[in-house]
Amino acid sequence: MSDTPRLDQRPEWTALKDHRARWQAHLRELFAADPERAERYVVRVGDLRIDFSKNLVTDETLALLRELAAATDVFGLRDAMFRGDRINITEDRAVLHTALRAPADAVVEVDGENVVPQVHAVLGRMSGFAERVRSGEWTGHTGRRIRNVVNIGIGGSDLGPAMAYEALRAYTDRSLTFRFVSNVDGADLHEAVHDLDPAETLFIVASKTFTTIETITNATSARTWLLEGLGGEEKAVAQHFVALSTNGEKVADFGIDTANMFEFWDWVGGRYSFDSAIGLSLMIAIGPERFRELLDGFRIVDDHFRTAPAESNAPLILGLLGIWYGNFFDAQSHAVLPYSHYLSKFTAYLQQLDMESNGKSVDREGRPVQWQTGPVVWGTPGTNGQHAYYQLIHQGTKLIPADLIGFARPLDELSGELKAQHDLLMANLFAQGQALAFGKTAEEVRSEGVPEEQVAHRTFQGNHPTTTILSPELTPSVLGQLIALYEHKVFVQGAVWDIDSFDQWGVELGKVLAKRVEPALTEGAEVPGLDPSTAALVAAYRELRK
Ligand SMILES: O=P(O)(O)OC[C@H]1O[C@H](O)[C@H](O)[C@@H](O)[C@@H]1O
Repeated sequence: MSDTPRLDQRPEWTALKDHRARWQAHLRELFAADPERAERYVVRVGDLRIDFSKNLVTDETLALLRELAAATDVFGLRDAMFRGDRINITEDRAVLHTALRAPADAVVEVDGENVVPQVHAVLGRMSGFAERVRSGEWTGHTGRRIRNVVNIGIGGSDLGPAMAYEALRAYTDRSLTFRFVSNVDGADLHEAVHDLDPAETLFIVASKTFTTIETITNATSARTWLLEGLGGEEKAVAQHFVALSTNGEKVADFGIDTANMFEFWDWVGGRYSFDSAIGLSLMIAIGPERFRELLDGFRIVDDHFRTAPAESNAPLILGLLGIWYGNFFDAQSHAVLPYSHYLSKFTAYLQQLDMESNGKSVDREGRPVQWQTGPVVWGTPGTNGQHAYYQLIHQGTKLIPADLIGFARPLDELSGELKAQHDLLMANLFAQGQALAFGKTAEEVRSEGVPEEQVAHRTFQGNHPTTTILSPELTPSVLGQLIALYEHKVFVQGAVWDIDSFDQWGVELGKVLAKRVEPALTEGAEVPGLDPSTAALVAAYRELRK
């Protein structure tokens, strides 16, 4: 057992608890006392302007939070990550997604070997392949050019490319169709391919382990669909299937030539893998040059996180704000609300990044934690949310800190009236931040002549914290910056909470049990060891499907 003090027994933690116990100020008062905070509580990184002035913090709060970060050696663990130390303890692995976007001349060693040349070699192969598909040089088995790209993967092998494809749609080659299949529900693959011509379809099978049952099942069904459509010639597979994986052996077992495999490495976690070979579908969509811009965006934030002092270190500040709410205000969730249609899948992507990383309840030593860890992350594009669940954020009983993400310019694609709608979109973002922070007092409601019996219902308490992330335009680089910002925020929180943010044992049990239950459904066999509730459900299922 190590002698690392328990987080909640550290004096820095106690100091924050005391600070919280004394906390009374409303955001209205904080701004009245210090209007300058609107300018002072802003950090800039790359193209991101991050305004955290509407948070329930003062200079004292921020100083106490930074002291907690120093005591828990967040920057020490950060340096260990960038250096390639095996900070994923339970899997005994380095955590080096930052090497995926390192410049070609950087040196990052794993077991004494510089991994950067391998990274750039794979990027080079991906670029060559992407160009061949985009130009029509890579053809299908019948000689027709590829018009459709279907990525089959799940979790980290799906969410990143699917999210980024949506986000960067304006930069994509519109003559190609892209689909993303993840669900083992046959409906997903069916809907993705039913209107496609197999002769023009390329499947990208994306799986770090190449053992994930959903992906292997869908890939097998996709192969059947392809072969049926192309007259059953096995050798057609080579032109229509490529693999993205760390596991060459399994790729070969599946029947994909490893010459058509794009590799990554066990030091890239699934949820951190989308800027590895896992991004191939996106690279085909936007082209290698744009993909490199995306990587540059990641790198801008990596460099900032590595070098900026604590006072202006954006991921550190965002991580600490989350700790302040989760551990000292009992906030259970965190909303991420993009005011951009293109970011419609952004929060779903962050759910895996954040909740799979920090949904842990034992510390690095395996001791049960005595403090809250990762929040429930949720949200959809803001304007739509306003007409659905914002009511609860404004007037419900829960504290829900939120990030509002917006862009100064709409993309060039939009013209005329559609372009002009952008101001209305952004007016909504600004108005929500304002209403959430400052609310509307009973006096203000009364002064509008509202009948007394309605005053309470129409009063907005305000004091709901938001952080506004504003940038000029949603470019590939800006998307990379945003993702890296959240990656490192999640890192900061895991470091303070003293948990392993890089394993995911919590997803294993369900997988094992599903394998055990399946025979009972398909063969009607008795499955020993089913609990009474599950056994009754299985019996009802069998009865209903007759
Ligand atoms: O890429 P794969 O090996 O197929 O894994 C896909 C996903 O499934 C697993 O269950 C993990 O929970 C995820 O972290 C991973 O991204």
